Amino acid sequence: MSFRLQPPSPARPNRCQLFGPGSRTALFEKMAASAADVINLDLEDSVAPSDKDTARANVIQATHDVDWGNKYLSVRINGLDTPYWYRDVVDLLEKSSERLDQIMIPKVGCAADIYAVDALVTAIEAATGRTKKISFEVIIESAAGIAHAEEIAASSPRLQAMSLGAADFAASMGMQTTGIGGTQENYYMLQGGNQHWSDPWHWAQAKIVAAARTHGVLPVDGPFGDFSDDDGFRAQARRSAVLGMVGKWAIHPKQIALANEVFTPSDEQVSEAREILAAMETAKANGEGATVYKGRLVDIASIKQAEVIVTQYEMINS
Ligand SMILES: CC(=O)SCCNC(=O)CCNC(=O)[C@H](O)C(C)(C)COP(=O)(O)OP(=O)(O)OC[C@H]1O[C@@H](n2cnc3c(N)ncnc32)[C@H](O)[C@@H]1OP(=O)(O)O
Ligand SMILES: O=CC(=O)O
Ligand SMILES: [Mg+2]
Repeated sequence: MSFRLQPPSPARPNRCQLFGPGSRTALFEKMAASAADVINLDLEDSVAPSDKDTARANVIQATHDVDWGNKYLSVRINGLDTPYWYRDVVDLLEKSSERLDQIMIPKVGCAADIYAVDALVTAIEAATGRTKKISFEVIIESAAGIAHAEEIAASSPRLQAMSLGAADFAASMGMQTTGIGGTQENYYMLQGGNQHWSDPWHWAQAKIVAAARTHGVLPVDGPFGDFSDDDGFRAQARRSAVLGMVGKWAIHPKQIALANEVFTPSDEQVSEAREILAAMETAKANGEGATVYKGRLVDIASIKQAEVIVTQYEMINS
């Protein structure tokens, strides 16, 4: 272990982030009543340029009027390459209720992007006397973003989560696809004449998980565009969970239950993790660092692996 210990990530459930356009106010109550852990009201790419001002006003009003229960409430602002973002930040911080928890910064390319938003947010918080410090989440969805993922993860103590945005990421990387996440027909290996599909998102996800975990930030998988394909969503989400991501976006209410199912450790996983912890307690009492559980090695590292699952389960059920 390095001399520097890995910081813990925020201890709040983040299994599903439900998105809805800030211009569709009819969705807000439905979003609030959903089973998503995080709500993302969008001012960015699901809102037409002609609707930006109205959507911003709608979202601010909804922080006052809608009962968001215990959901973590986040608003996605526009990118720093647009004329909208500063007004998003100023109005959200000056006019939203204290119910606003977080802002999501899209298309982040370097740590200085976060520095700029942090400077503005910090000044407005001080000037207005807001009592709750707003947290940040970012989307890694460009070549620059993935290249600088680690410095972005380290950029601000406000940063709580980092998502992969497959759509913009694919565009920025020049990937030959219009799919948003999931299996890509042309990304396969041939062996003995048989096609074996590989995962083109894997390397970017792994890079995001490493950057985020190094700095105590939650790594999250972004959108899966084909909301008619439940099995495809589940498969993508399972791969993300195995890699260390804590949740996934839902761009349609159908996807909420799927994300919650995958990112909640199953009873079998929790029982097995608890059995491993018990086996290691016995081993410790016998002065052993390693023992055998169901015919396989478990040792002190297995305690940490089992604790990931048990801690996640207990946090979700607390
Ligand atoms: C690449 C990215 O940046 S992804 C993030 C940005 N994108 C978004 O925010 C898009 C979010 N999703 C949506 O806007 C919509 O779900 C769409 C456009 C995909 C589909 O909308 P619709 O055609 O209305 O969907 P559909 O008819 O299947 O909706 C079924 C029900 O779910 C509701 N619903 C649809 N989307 C949402 C949502 N995001 N949140 C809550 N409820 C929703 C509908 O109002 C409808 O409710 P009803 O049964 O009471 O009438
Ligand atoms: O913003 C999300 C994306 O996939 O792009
Ligand atoms: Mg995007």
